[in-house]
Amino acid sequence: MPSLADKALFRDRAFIDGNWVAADDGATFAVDDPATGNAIGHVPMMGEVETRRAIAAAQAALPAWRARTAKERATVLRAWFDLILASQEDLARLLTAEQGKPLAEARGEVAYAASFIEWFAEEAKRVYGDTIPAPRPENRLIVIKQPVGVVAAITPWNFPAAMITRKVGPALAAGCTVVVKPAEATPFTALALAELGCRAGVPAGVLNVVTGVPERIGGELTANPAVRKLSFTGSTRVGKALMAQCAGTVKKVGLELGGNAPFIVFDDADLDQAVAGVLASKFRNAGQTCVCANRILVQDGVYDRFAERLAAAVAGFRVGAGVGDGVTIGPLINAAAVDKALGHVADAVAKGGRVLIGGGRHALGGNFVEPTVLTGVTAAMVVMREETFGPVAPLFRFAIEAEAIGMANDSDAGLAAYLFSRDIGRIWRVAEALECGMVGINEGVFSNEVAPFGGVKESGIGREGSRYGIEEYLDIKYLCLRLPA
Ligand SMILES: NC(=O)C1=CN([C@@H]2O[C@H](COP(=O)(O)OP(=O)(O)OC[C@H]3O[C@@H](n4cnc5c(N)ncnc54)[C@H](O)[C@@H]3O)[C@@H](O)[C@H]2O)C=CC1
Ligand SMILES: O=C(O)[C@H](O)CS(=O)(=O)O
Repeated sequence: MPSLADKALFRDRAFIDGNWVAADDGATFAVDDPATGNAIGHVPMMGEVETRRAIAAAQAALPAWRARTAKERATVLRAWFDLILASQEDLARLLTAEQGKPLAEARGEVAYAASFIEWFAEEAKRVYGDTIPAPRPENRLIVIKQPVGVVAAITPWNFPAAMITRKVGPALAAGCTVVVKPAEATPFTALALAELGCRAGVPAGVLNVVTGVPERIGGELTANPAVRKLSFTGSTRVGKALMAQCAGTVKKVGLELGGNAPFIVFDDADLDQAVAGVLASKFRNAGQTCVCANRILVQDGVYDRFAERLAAAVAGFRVGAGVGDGVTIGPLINAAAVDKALGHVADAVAKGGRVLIGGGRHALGGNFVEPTVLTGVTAAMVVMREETFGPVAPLFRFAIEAEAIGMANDSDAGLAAYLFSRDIGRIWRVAEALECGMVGINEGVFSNEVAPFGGVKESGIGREGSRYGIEEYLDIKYLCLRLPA
């Protein structure tokens, strides 16, 4: 267990109906520190029965929670926000222990996670309806918005705090109740957030966290008719399966899925700005984010200079355990992630690509991979089609703008894209032509709580954060009133 100032934040039980509980049969599974491979603790291995109990608790808590005024729900969320920030250091240490990211990044993620609770505490009070001019004089037409009800949230391991609050914040603000299944690799952050929510006054049953076998928990969450919405963040493969599983009970779905972001550097770009953009976009969380630059497209005129400057900057990274002083690149989440990243490098080299820097396992061994820059990369290579989810920057060369747009859009994914140029006409042409949900323009990191986060094509459905995020947890109801004679 990581050393915490507030030891009560280390919860190794699931959280159902306001109680910390074990699996019915007492089974548990280990959670490992990706930097050392050592277990940091164990959590319950739950399945359908415990999940059904959590859904029933959420259903029982729904009437009272949705009956609270928006201001009352906002007050609880605001208290939760304050407690999260007050526990930022403990939450960051817990997050780094189970996910591996550098402590500085973990602190940033905790603040980012808290910002969604703060934002939706405010948005709760701005769920407006409509009045509509009636076509008949005896009628009055009104639109009201109501919480969808019990929500299931299934979240990934790469942002164990922010992906929870980006769902639970709007859900609770709207008057919904939630059952969360965090990634099996990173449950402790979710459980600590539930502890703080409880302290903030979130009533029993409003927020539940179930840990265990994904397929069994997910099977119950997607089939149980009491669950009216599924919000999922994770791989496209799993997202498609869960979407299909929800069809049987026609649940609302919100899907934040895989990416394959193009990062386009034009001849007229500010190269220092573009290099900084790649460092921020590609190497954040050791490349394990869905909005990472995955394909770096560089125009002929600046390709060699850009490659040289990027390699020099990448050489400045410090690889190590997230708790290490000055560490900027932590371990990948597990051995499979290492094999995938190195497999992409090997495939590129086998097909004529060249390693400019890095390219192999780091001397630290284990889950540590050298930050890597590849040149001479072509469309025949796997890095073009698959999300690497590791610290590998493949540089593709292009000649003209139309070619870059064609390459960028040649993907089933459509989450994020980046373009670096100082030509305003080009910026507008390319930004409007890119098939994605979010575009960074001369900017490598654009995520925040106020802007709509989400993708198109096979990168997902719906938006999170922003003024749009709460709408995902509301149903629209139309009232047609005939005035008494
Ligand atoms: N669009 C976005 O905002 C984000 C997308 N991702 C994507 O997620 C992937 C990496 O995250 P992972 O956690 O490895 O993805 P994953 O899809 O394997 O797991 C995500 C969550 O789904 C659960 N899960 C897996 N199989 C399940 C099943 N059959 N039934 C129910 N739950 C199941 C896991 O336990 C975890 O909680 C990458 O493809 C990345 O692009 C990750 C973060 C954000
Ligand atoms: O899980 C992710 O990759 C996050 O959505 C990326 S971000 O929101 O931190 O940009």
